[in-house]
Amino acid sequence: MVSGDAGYVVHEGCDHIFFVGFLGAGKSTLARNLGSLFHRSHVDTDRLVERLLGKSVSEVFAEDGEGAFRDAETGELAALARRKSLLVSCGGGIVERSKNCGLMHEMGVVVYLEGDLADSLRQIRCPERRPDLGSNAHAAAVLTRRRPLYEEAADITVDIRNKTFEQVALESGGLLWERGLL
Ligand SMILES: Nc1ncnc2c1ncn2[C@@H]1O[C@H](COP(=O)(O)OP(=O)(O)OP(=O)(O)O)[C@@H](O)[C@H]1O
Ligand SMILES: O=C(O)C1=C[C@@H](O)[C@@H](O)[C@H](O)C1
Ligand SMILES: [Mg+2]
Repeated sequence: MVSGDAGYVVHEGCDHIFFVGFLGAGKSTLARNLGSLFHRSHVDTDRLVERLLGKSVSEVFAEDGEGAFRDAETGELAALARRKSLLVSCGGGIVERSKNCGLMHEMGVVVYLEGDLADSLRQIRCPERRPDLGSNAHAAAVLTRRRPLYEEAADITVDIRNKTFEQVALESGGLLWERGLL
């Protein structure tokens, strides 16, 4: 990214914005909402993988295993290099592979929705339909292990604790706008 003569920001190459964070943090809702507000296209890596493999994420995990899901996820992420100016909501485990973090930084900026397990549980309306969340103890352990990975990946961090989707959208939109990214 460089500054243009008139002081505005000129994006060179890929200028995607990636939203990362734990399950239920609100990544998909935020990327969709900002997309409508700022007329930017939105894609979701979980939906891209489902379209590629022709089945739901939970079916992929059950029938093909997590490795197959992660391979498809990395492939779909890398393919975004051919597109421009996307708002990308990522699967909660995108930071599990350091290659994915490298790809995101090559293609744009990473926004981390930072919260606690309580924020995910508050937002996920039907936890029984989210087998990937597992028991609260399991989810808490995964979040503890992943937190440093999210922090390392983050260019911008938004604290989502006890905030509504609207508050998070306003705050993130403001942070991205003032940096010339939206
Ligand atoms: N406008 C809304 N009002 C209330 N609840 C909502 C709204 N939008 C989404 N939710 C609920 O909040 C949960 C988390 O939102 P969202 O799907 O955006 O998070 P995510 O970080 O993308 O989660 P995932 O890990 O499932 O990809 C969803 O399970 C959904 O049921
Ligand atoms: O946190 C995770 O590991 C996952 C989160 C979902 O978005 C999906 O990408 C999948 O269920 C794995
Ligand atoms: Mg999502």
